[in-house]
Amino acid sequence: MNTQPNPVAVITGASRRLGLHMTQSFLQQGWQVIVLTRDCGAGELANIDNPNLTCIECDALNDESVSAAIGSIRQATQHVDLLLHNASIYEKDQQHQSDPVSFYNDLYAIHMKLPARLNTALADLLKESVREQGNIIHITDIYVANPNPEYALYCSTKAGSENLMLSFAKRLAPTVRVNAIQPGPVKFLPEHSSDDQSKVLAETLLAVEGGFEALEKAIYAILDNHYMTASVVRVDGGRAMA
Ligand SMILES: NC(=O)C1=CN([C@@H]2O[C@H](COP(=O)(O)OP(=O)(O)OC[C@H]3O[C@@H](n4cnc5c(N)ncnc54)[C@H](OP(=O)(O)O)[C@@H]3O)[C@@H](O)[C@H]2O)C=CC1
Ligand SMILES: Nc1nc2c(c(=O)[nH]1)N=C([C@H](O)[C@@H](O)CO)CN2
Repeated sequence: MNTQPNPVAVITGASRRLGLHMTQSFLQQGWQVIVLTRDCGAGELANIDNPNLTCIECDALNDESVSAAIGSIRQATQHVDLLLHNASIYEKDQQHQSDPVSFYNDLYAIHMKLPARLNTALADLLKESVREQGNIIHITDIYVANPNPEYALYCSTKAGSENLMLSFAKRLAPTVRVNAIQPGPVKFLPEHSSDDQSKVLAETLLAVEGGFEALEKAIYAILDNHYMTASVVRVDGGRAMA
């Protein structure tokens, strides 16, 4: 009889798209999943009827809310096996011309402050992983290496997240591995016009969206490779080479 406790994944931002996809994937694999989300009653997340899912409401932009969420995570589990930094805001600088400072503060809060706080606060639980090692994965962007100037503030904070990944990989080795995945055009948002989409795919060697399955495969590949840490994995259909 298997007496090993289920591994535990903590996912930030899970009400939709990749976060929701990975929540469903880990549940199907028998993991316990703890999600940090702005609204546990939002969208498909609310319809998931699974005792292995724990939903914690957290406003990533509010320090007290994050502190409370950390306390809730620590009450919910004695170990963390994967911490997945997925939550993100993706908007053009020009959408915030009236108040670029508060927009930058929000991007810093969600892409850098939240990962740094969770990596620090959950390090002891990650070292108690029931798997060979604990894992942290920062989802960044190919724009880290070659920024899109229309998204300068977004790109710079994603670069910050990737730099944090390197520091925590050094700090938490060898019991916790820390890596980054740089997606390319994986899944457009509804607000992406068909012209925008065509332009992006014309700049992509494989000329198609990757789909969240492409990122899912990369996440499991990192989890299954004991020798990967401080690594950056591009999943972009070759767009970075365009
Ligand atoms: N989709 C793509 O093609 C690409 C994606 N990426 C990266 O991959 C990851 C997943 O992408 P995707 O699923 O498209 O991400 P989304 O843009 O759909 O956002 C992911 C989550 O971030 C949280 N979030 C969004 N806005 C805010 C906000 N203002 N305040 C607090 N939380 C917020 C939400 O979680 P909740 O509602 O649960 O609070 C949301 O579900 C992201 O880190 C993204 O930057 C990088 C390059 C390309
Ligand atoms: N949080 C998000 N970040 C990014 C998204 C997204 O939908 N949410 N999408 C992209 C684009 O697809 C880009 O890769 C192609 O223009 C980038 N980041």
